[in-house]
Amino acid sequence: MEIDKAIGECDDKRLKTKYNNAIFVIKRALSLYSIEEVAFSFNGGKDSTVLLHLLRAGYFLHKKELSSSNGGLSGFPVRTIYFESPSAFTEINAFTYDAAQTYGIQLDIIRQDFKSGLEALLKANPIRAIFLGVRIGDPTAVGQEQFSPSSPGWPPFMRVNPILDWSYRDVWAFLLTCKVKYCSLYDQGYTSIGSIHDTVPNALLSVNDTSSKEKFKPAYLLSDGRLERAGRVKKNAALKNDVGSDSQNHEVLLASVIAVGDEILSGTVEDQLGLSLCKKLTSVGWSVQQTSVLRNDIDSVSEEVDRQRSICDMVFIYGGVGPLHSDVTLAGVAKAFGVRLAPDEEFEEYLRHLISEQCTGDRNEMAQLPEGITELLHHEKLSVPLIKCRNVIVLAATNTKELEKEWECLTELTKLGGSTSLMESKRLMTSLTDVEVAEPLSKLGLEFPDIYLGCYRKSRRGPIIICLKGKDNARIDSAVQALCKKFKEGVFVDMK
Ligand SMILES: Cc1cc2nc3c(=O)[nH]c(=O)nc-3n(C[C@H](O)[C@H](O)[C@H](O)COP(=O)(O)O)c2cc1C
Ligand SMILES: Nc1ncnc2c1ncn2[C@@H]1O[C@H](COP(=O)(O)OP(=O)(O)OP(=O)(O)O)[C@@H](O)[C@H]1O
Ligand SMILES: [Mg+2]
Repeated sequence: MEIDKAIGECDDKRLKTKYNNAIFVIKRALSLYSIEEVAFSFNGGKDSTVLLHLLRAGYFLHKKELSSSNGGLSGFPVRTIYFESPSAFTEINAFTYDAAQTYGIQLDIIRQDFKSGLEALLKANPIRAIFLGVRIGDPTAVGQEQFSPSSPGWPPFMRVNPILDWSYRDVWAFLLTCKVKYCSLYDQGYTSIGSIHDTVPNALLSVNDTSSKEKFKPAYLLSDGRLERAGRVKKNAALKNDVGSDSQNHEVLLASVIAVGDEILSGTVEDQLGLSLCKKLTSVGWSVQQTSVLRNDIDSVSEEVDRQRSICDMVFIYGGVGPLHSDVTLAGVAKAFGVRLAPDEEFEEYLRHLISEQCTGDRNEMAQLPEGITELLHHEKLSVPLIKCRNVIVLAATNTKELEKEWECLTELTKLGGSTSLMESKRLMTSLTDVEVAEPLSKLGLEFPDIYLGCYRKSRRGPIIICLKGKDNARIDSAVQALCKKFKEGVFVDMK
């Protein structure tokens, strides 16, 4: 088999290791599932081209082990699916069809979106596992492993990612060593290919040329693989801006507070940070719209962050920050913004000072931050900067004392406390029953629509506390007077 032979004969040790690991994953998958139960998701991109050849080799080696036959490969028996889109590059389409013909692939062309297409595919076929050319640097790889069940909300199948741990360099080493054909766009400066609407050649491969037409070097010459997606136009261009800019068109700033922790949900630990944050935010004039407690699960975090970041001016998230397996918060934030987690040298430097002697390996896992959207907020009182990803603030605090310090720095570093006018408030206590106060209070609400009226009790039969909040103290006083007038004198005690 020519691929196996080419790798066997090359002297790139790293490539051999990557190849062997990928072949191992493919062979395991082919042992776990029958050939009718697997599919290959092929789109003519470089990563899926690598996977095509690995699958050809893996299938050959798998068969060889089973039957000890040594025959060649005629045809490719793995069902291959291609989601064809009108916004794909013609070169990508042409290459996909060409490759199918060259390697005897029966292509299933799907002209629906991924989810609906997969639903229909799984309904009509007994497919249980799908091979994908996803690599760890891709935004969609966040939280995935070599075998990862499809996400909640997707039809059920196993995603098999044999080249998950391959780098950009590994991909090119493989394609060039095996001398296989790849899509012509990669020779014209394209380094990662999406649709015609969001992909341009990578400017880092631009060649200064005197002629008017810009020229580009081939993709394999990109020296820093981390910049593979520099030719992708940002999808989230319409993201809300940060606090202090023009994103707010409501008068009161809206906040959402998210805690991440299985232990809070099981009642093992008490969430005191949420309470403290709500108090602090309210004290500087913010309106907290929602607090939520989430499981230590990347998809739960990404879905909630995605929802809240588009509704609120600022999202505060804590818990699940660190190097443990359960520390998924930053991965969830990255996924919510559709970016990958990437090593951040500046952050790594801070961590090195802090925990250098405890670091193992050459990279610090904790130094991985959502790429391109992270701002580090330094403050001399903090040993590690605060992490701000657009309008999401990731707090590292684990108790109220640590939160106190982070909050102090945060308010100094951002416009959290200064960009909004403070709300005035007054609290009244009464031992009137709730039935007695209910109607007059509703009427008061109609008379004073600019005043927020809140009520709570300390016990079912105990006194009721009425909160009045607004921008103007005089208006609050008028509302208090109007309320008092509706009852006998002295039934309300001013709690300040
Ligand atoms: C075969 C296949 C399976 C997929 N399974 C999932 C999945 O389980 N969960 C998910 O969030 N996205 C899934 N996706 C979508 C991808 O994560 C990603 O959104 C898609 O490749 C589009 O990437 P792009 O937006 O960069 O074009 C799947 C895509 C394909 C082709
Ligand atoms: N339209 C599609 N049809 C079938 N599979 C797809 C499609 N789009 C993505 N995939 C699957 O998702 C994988 C990851 O896509 P991604 O765009 O990151 O890689 P690629 O297209 O192979 O290479 P490149 O990063 O250069 O674009 C692909 O390798 C393929 O398995
Ligand atoms: Mg692609």
